[in-house]
Amino acid sequence: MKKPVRVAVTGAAGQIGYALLFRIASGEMLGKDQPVILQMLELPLDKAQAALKGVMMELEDCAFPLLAGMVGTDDPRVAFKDADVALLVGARPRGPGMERKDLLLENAKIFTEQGKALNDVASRNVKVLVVGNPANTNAYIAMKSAPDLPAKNFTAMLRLDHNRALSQLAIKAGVQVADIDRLIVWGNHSPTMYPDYRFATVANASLKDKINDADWNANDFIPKVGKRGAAIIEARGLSSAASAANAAIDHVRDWLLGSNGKWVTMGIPSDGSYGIPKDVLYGFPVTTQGGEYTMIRDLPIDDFSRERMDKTLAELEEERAGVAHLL
Ligand SMILES: NC(=O)c1ccc[n+]([C@@H]2O[C@H](COP(=O)([O-])OP(=O)(O)OC[C@H]3O[C@@H](n4cnc5c(N)ncnc54)[C@H](O)[C@@H]3O)[C@@H](O)[C@H]2O)c1
Ligand SMILES: O=C(O)C[C@H](O)C(=O)O
Repeated sequence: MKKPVRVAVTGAAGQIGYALLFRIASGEMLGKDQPVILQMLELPLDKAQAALKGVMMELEDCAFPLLAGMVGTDDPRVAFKDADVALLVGARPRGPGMERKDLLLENAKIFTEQGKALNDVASRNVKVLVVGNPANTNAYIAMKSAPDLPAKNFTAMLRLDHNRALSQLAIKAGVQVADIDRLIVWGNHSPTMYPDYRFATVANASLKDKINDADWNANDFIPKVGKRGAAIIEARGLSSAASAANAAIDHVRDWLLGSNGKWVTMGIPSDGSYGIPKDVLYGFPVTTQGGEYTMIRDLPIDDFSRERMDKTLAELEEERAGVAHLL
């Protein structure tokens, strides 16, 4: 029997938490032979803690053979203690009349505190995925608040955008999702993101040549992927949850178990590649192996792409400037 992996999940009683925890406990994230201990964090409010208790009762009722233990708490230092993986899902949602700037500042407080707690008590090699919005900037704040941990271990979720783009491309080209490789989503998890299939292949041929529709790319595909989150909210009255949980599982599974040479998109701190300033948490193409990711470098960037990559960068720089005084 393998040693259990400690997985911390914040916002555990929320929508995404409910779609995520049962799949982690069943082995879909870390493997069907890997026991896990779930360390779940919720707000110190009666309602949130009661809901968390209910989720834990249901986890118990599943009798998952791989679930080696559970902790439910309102204290980040308890939730992150010795954590090997931390999924930071809980965040302050935008309230009525709240400006984007206010949302950033409210979340900055949460992610500063959680970054510090990770710094103090988590495994020295903890792998952190930030899902809570604004995900890239929240991940940046947590990274900056955890100076003793490797900065490269702080990542933001662009995988939902990557998966959304894959499905739209498969529909357009009449191919299977599984046959598409070398897709990228550059930048911020926001409508400014740039899904880029210039290098994508399907059965080793160019997907761009197969689609051959620049107008569809610029006026249909890019805006559709960028605004998909809003379209789900409009349709469901709630933001995406099952697909977000699925993307979080894909992100962590590939990071820890490897992408088998496939390109995947992760929000990672830039090393200065592609003209993205160092440390900016930006969606980049990577391959993963043995618990490490490697950025795909030196891809040619044309004018159309440069303009979009710079636009999403400008938004991230603005977000970063808005919280700079707190870091
Ligand atoms: N990156 C992505 O692709 C992506 C996709 C979908 C949703 N999201 C974001 O994920 C977040 C969670 O979404 P949801 O639908 O599960 O929301 P939700 O409101 O249903 O659940 C969030 C939970 O987090 C808890 N929470 C809030 N602050 C917390 C804190 N400081 N510590 C611990 N728990 C805390 C809340 O009590 C709540 O139970 C939101 O910010 C949402 O915008 C991101
Ligand atoms: O919660 C949102 O604003 C949307 C979410 O980030 C999504 O992409 O579905």
